Amino acid sequence: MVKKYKLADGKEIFAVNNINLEIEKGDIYGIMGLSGAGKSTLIRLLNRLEEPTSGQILVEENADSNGTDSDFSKKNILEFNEAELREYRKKTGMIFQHFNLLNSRNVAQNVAFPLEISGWQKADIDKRVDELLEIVGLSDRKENYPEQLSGGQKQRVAIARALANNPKILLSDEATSALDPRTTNSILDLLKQINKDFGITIILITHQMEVIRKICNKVAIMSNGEIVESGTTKQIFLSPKNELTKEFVAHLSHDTFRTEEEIKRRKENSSGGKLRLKLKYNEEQVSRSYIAELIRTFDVEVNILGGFIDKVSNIIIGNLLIEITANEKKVHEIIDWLTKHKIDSEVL
Ligand SMILES: Nc1ncnc2c1ncn2[C@@H]1O[C@H](COP(=O)(O)OP(=O)(O)OP(=O)(O)O)[C@@H](O)[C@H]1O
Repeated sequence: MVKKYKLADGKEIFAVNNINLEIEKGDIYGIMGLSGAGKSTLIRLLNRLEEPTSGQILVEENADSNGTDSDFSKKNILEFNEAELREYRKKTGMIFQHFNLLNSRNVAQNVAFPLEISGWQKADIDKRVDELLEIVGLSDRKENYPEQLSGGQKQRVAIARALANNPKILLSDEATSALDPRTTNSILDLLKQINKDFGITIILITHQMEVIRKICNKVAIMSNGEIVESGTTKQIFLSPKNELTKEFVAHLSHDTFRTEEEIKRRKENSSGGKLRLKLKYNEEQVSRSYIAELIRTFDVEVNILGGFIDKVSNIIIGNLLIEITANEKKVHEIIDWLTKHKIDSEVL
């Protein structure tokens, strides 16, 4: 898919350039990139708030009304007629960084808004609004107006509103960027819960790797309108390939990992027969005692300097900082051995 804009001086800008993305039902798919990478444009193309310059957007529809997965048909949303587009948009909720609530309406009225547009009866609306406010934990704030709510509460109202028509897809455009870290976490927990309880596919854009780490099962990294790397969150965190991705991932682990003392030791030990290694291993490898095996195999002294367990989405990633006393030949053999056992190692 391509989206280009024409600027006032006649130049063209490719906000989205040759993007090919597949998102599966039930995914929490993160799209990450720096400012101007094209994330907002991409997400706005997905519900046709923007029209692509070229390409297609296929949605898989379950043709079987019983809800069994027996028969799928793919439809290009760019070919939808008005009624189909209206229905598709109804089933595609969206939340935004600045919440976009109607200030003249109270919480219940904000949540009721899409149901009114869909022509629901008043009694049904009241019942559904109560259900939705219960889901987002705001049953006691029905009568409040947006200005009386915190940022996190406003986002909860926006989420309730986005869920009103039982969407299949929820698009999230930097929904936590205006929130403090603790509120961000509570909103991310809520999104994860919604994904789990209602099977809603969530596509979220963010410039925060922490958001990806916490809830996404898959991620695409965007730069200059293109996807430079994509995969499961686990793959991306364990072995990022692209330089930009490495930078994003490094930010996270270095914050947790590198203490001042560690940096000092690293400098002191840059020469001599001691090798510092940062190891990363996943849950399949946790159960095997690789360190003991390494000591037995190479007859070397290993000091464990530190470590932490990181939870990426629902996946456990172990990080271990070790120091090995060995000669150069053995060092190479050890690194080869680690690679053979699929343990990521970085010499510090
Ligand atoms: N309506 C428009 N007209 C012209 N250029 C646009 C338009 N919308 C976006 N762009 C340009 O397209 C590029 C991608 O913008 P976009 O807003 O999608 O990036 P982003 O990754 O969401 O950035 P941010 O995180 O800052 O919101 C930018 O260079 C932007 O200036």
